[in-house]
Amino acid sequence: MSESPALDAAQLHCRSLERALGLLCRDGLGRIADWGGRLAAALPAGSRLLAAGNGGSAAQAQHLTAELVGRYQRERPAYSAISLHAETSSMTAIGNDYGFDHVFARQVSAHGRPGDILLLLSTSGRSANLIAAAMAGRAAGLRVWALTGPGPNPLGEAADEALCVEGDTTATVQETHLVAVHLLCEAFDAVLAAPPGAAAGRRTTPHDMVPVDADAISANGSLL
Ligand SMILES: O=C(CO)[C@@H](O)[C@H](O)[C@H](O)[C@H](O)COP(=O)(O)O
Repeated sequence: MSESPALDAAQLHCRSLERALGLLCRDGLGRIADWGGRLAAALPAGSRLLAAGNGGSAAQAQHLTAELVGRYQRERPAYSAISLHAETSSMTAIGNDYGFDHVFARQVSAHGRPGDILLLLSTSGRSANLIAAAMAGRAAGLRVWALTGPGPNPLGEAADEALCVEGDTTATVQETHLVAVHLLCEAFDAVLAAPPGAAAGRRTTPHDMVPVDADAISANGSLL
């Protein structure tokens, strides 16, 4: 304990974030690279990404869709990616008329097509509107991915696949999710930029996403 409570709080936060990021780099890169490869197959073929979250996770979801519709680092075509929570009139009308638990599910039923991907972000993995969206997505033939805080949790179980981040607090889970979003964009761009034939071999391990050696991570998950 130092003489500065503010410094103590900052150091505690940084240690928590370092641990969460270390665990993501140790355990999460394979799934992120796989998701990036599958997005790189689906979006150029005409499928779309639907994404949603509440609060800070809404911002993370919107960050991802902006990177796909605009661009991440490399110049490339625009791809269809829609953040459902940004549809303010639909959100308020559905919330007002049917209840907040339905705000995403009804939009998934309206916009989702078989082959589309639905990515749901939640720190708790317990938000009823996201769980309802996962169920609507699966019923409509979408592939449903969940990016959550510590697992297991109900959203992860309602999705087809989940990446659960082991953060201690909502804030560090959200910050780690932002890194996961950028890694997903890197995997997506790397697979799209690969020469034909190389793409399949790079689906799970893009050259610029080298898994961290497990020996380089301490027992508490921080990078050594
Ligand atoms: O950003 C924060 C707190 O850091 C909040 O706005 C937070 O996102 C909201 O409480 C959300 O409703 C939490 O939902 P979820 O991540 O558990 O699904």
